[in-house]
Formats: sequence, structure tokens, C-alpha cells
Amino acid sequence: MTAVSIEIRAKTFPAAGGAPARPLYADFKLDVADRSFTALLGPSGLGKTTLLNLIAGVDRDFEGRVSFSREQPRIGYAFQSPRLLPWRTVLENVTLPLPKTAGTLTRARGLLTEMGLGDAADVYPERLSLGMQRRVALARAFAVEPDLLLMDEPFVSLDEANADRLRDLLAELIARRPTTVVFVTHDSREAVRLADRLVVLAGPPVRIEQDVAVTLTPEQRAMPGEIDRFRQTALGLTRGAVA
Ligand SMILES: Nc1ncnc2c1ncn2[C@@H]1O[C@H](COP(=O)(O)OP(=O)(O)OP(=O)(O)O)[C@@H](O)[C@H]1O
Repeated sequence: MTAVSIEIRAKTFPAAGGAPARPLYADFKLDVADRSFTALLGPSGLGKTTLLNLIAGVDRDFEGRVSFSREQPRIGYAFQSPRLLPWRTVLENVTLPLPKTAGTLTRARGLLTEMGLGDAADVYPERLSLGMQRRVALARAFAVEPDLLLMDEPFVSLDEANADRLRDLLAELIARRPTTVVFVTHDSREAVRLADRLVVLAGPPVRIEQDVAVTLTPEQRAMPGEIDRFRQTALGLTRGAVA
């Protein structure tokens, strides 16, 4: 079953500095299966964040449509930077998008504890490392119990050990609360490790260059050698390649 169907007939940003406006998207289509994990890969500045914004409804200035199988789906969005409100505690940041019903606070505290943030619930974000702030942003995205989770390079600029811990945490959370994920990354190893579908974008205008099912078992995903082998055969990337 398709969870979200994206059809962008045209998306263009206004021209800057006298250059003519170039269409970012023209006749682009992408269907995302329910409870699938799709990783979007592609060069910097191509339009991946724009695509997430169109799906989320943050940007409605385009020709086309985004249709969801579920009416009024709950959407969690983890942005490229954690975007926490500095004058709110961790718990307040996480509960901000939630309806203020009985049990909201208890559930949010439970989620924070589950995510290793129990002791940080009542502190302000500036006291936390970037890794912890990213963890809070992940908690905020999960707290809405999303039908669709949009993630825009959520682990970028972390050291590998921290990024790895968060990747494991994300995989655990999704195993426990299955949801549809669209995940933007520059890192094809991260994509192979987490996703069940890789969509490699090229352009402009943006087009799908490769659309690959990731067939690795959870055990193979934990093995860097298997991930590299898959990148090599499925994406044509060599062992030393950066992307
Ligand atoms: N609000 C805006 N106004 C004008 N141009 C914009 C706006 N937002 C994005 N752009 C331009 O649209 C293009 C695509 O931007 P976008 O952020 O979607 O790319 P991206 O693939 O996510 O890049 P990155 O991987 O570097 O984050 C870029 O050239 C960017 O400068």
C-alpha cells in the first residue's frame, strides 16, 4: 500500500542575482510504500530539503499534489539542525507539538527515558552536546507518533561513534513503532544500513537516477563489509568512495 504519493509538475524558486529562475522540479513522481524506509540520496543543493518541505506541507508553493493514504496523517519532521527552542526545557521542546491531554507529559517522559534522555528532561538545550540535541530532535519527531517521519540528514556533523549510536536508536524505535520514513542523507553507507529503498536523485530538474531495494538482513546491516559490498554492486560505488 502506498502511504504517500508525490507528484510535482513544477517547482521553481524565484531567481537570485539576475540569473534566470531554473525549474528545480518538473514532472517528478515518487510513491512511498506504507511502513517503508526510503533514503533519498543526491548532490548538495539539488532539492532534497525542498522535497521534504513539499511533503510536509511547509512549502505549498508548487504545481502538483501530495496525497496521503491516511486522512490527516501525523507527520514528524527532524530537520537538518536540531532547531530546539533555547528557552524551553527538553521536555517542553518535545511536548510542544503535542495536544495537551492527560497523559501527554507522562508519555513524553517515558519516551525520553527510553531514548536515554531521562536525566536531561528538565534541562535547557544549550546544556546539551550536539549529539544529545539531535537525540532530543529525534524524540520530538517520534513523540507525535508519526504516520510519516521525514528526516533531513538528522545525524550530520556528529562524530561517527555518536552518529552510529543514533542510527541504532532510530532502527530500534522504528522496529518498536513501525512507521513510514523518508530520510535524506549524503551518506550511502548510512542509507544502506537503515533503509529498505534507496532513491538516488540527479538533476536539475530533479529526476530519479537509481531506485534500488536494499535486500540486506539486519545482521548484514551491522557489518561494514556487507554494506560496502552492497554499495559496490547496487550503486556502483567503490570501497573508498566518500558518498
Ligand atoms: N527559499 C528559497 N528561495 C530561493 N532558493 C531556494 C530556497 N530554498 C532553497 N533554494 C534553492 O533551491 C535549491 C535546492 O535547495 P535544497 O535545500 O532543497 O537542496 P538540498 O538537496 O537539500 O541541498 P543540501 O543537500 O545541501 O541540503 C538550492 O539551489 C537552493 O539554493
